[in-house]
Amino acid sequence: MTTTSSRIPGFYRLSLGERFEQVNQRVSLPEAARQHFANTGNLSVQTADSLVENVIGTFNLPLGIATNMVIDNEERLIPMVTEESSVIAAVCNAARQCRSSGGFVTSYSAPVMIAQVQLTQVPNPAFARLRILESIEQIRQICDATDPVLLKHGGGLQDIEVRQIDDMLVVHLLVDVRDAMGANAVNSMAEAVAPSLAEWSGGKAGLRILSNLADRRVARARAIWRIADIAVEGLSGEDVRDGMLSAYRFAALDPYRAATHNKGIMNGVSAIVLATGNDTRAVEAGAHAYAARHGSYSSLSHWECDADGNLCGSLELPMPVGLIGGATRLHPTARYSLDILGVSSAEQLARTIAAVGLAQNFAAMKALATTGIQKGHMALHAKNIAVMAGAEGEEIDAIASALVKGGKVRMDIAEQLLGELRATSERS
Ligand SMILES: CC(C)(COP(=O)([O-])OP(=O)([O-])OC[C@H]1O[C@@H](n2cnc3c(N)ncnc32)[C@H](O)[C@@H]1OP(=O)([O-])[O-])[C@@H](O)C(=O)NCCC(=O)NCCSC(=O)C[C@@](C)(O)CC(=O)[O-]
Ligand SMILES: NC(=O)C1=CN([C@@H]2O[C@H](COP(=O)(O)OP(=O)(O)OC[C@H]3O[C@@H](n4cnc5c(N)ncnc54)[C@H](OP(=O)(O)O)[C@@H]3O)[C@@H](O)[C@H]2O)C=CC1
Repeated sequence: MTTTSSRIPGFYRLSLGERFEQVNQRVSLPEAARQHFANTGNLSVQTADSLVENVIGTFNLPLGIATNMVIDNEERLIPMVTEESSVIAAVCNAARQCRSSGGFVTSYSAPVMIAQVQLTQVPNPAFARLRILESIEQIRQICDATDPVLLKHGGGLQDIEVRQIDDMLVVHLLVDVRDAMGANAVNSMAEAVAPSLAEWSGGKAGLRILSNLADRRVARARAIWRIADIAVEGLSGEDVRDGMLSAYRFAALDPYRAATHNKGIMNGVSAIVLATGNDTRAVEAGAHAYAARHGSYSSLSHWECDADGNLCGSLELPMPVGLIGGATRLHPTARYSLDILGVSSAEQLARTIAAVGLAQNFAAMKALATTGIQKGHMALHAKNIAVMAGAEGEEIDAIASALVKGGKVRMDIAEQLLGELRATSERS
């Protein structure tokens, strides 16, 4: 199920309740969702206690909705969990500017994860490699027997690879994990098959664990931003495009810049991965390893100019996310996030996340290549500073606006403004 329109102008100016109503009108959430989102303690300590160890409480983070996204001709509202101001606004902003060209087009490889089995002390590794490759049917039987449920859903072992690394052999099990993230599924397979691999190779089984460089499970997104849609005050669309292409070149050539550029992409990616209860560390490890796959660390995204002079962005990255397993089914907010997204497969989720990453990258690069990041980011960060300075209730907006108006978003100034505001209200 997708939403009628993700374009909700001025969504951010609405109250929390009004925003919920706007989302609910579009995606029709279950009745319990209203109460759930109004209550900040929405993960019960009992559920928390079943998720991790030694629980004494829970930790809440803001969940916001990015508007304006069109992905593969479908309007989608995007739930994002982040503690960082301007991240959600940035996605709304980027998505709005590519609606006229149709939004984002996405694709996906397949839900194939890699499990590694390390074999050490193999006397004749080249010979043993072939012996293992010949045994694929036996390997398949062992792996598939460990997870009949996965097999029933159309998943299971797809193929194997055997790599010789120095004096070790490393066997890769390529497993279709369907709608799961798949770590537990493939780890169980690796552990089950390791004794046979050790026997056939004449070596010893070492580690048996998935690889987070999930390069058989990549999600891709591309979009065109038309020149006419990206101009800003004082700069033509061509100027903005050229500034962004120069920013991209910098990220493509310099790992110091690429790390920050990719962090911007992950601002969007991790926020939706977290909102859906998926494993942020697995996705982040995979993304950064993928960014370094050609030998030196570089930009995950690519930016070019098409024949009409428009700005074309594309992004490809590993996306091991699921709708089943981990916290995805256990965390109540994760379930509602999936309702809001309207995705029904891990593939759709992965493709959506790639589109959000590309949107995030566009917004950050555009800000950097034009006004600088601080103007937009600090304007939105002003509320945090106001709260840190001690502002409460209506004081928060008043202090935040005064900070933005004054052009200096600093704690000392916020404290001073708060003192003045309180003194004025005491006098009146
Ligand atoms: C912050 C903006 C969006 C302002 O951008 P703006 O052009 O001043 O905003 P605007 O008032 O013209 O509004 C444009 C649209 O932005 C959205 N928008 C505008 N304000 C809000 C808001 N309060 N809440 C929600 N959405 C908002 C909204 O969609 C709005 O359209 P509308 O729907 O109203 O027709 C822009 O400057 C921007 O996109 N900046 C990028 C911010 C960013 O990337 N933040 C991430 C943190 S910095 C970082 O960690 C990464 C970095 C930067 O280092 C990565 C890198 O180096 O590559
Ligand atoms: N390095 C890493 O990234 C590591 C990550 N992890 C963690 O592993 C967890 C994810 O593992 P994962 O294997 O996804 O979780 P689960 O084992 O919880 O769930 C996957 C299982 O769900 C069952 N299932 C039911 N329906 C489907 C379907 N349609 N598609 C696929 N499977 C289905 C399958 O069989 P069955 O019911 O028989 O189990 C499958 O094995 C996350 O919490 C992650 O943080 C763990 C170790 C390392």
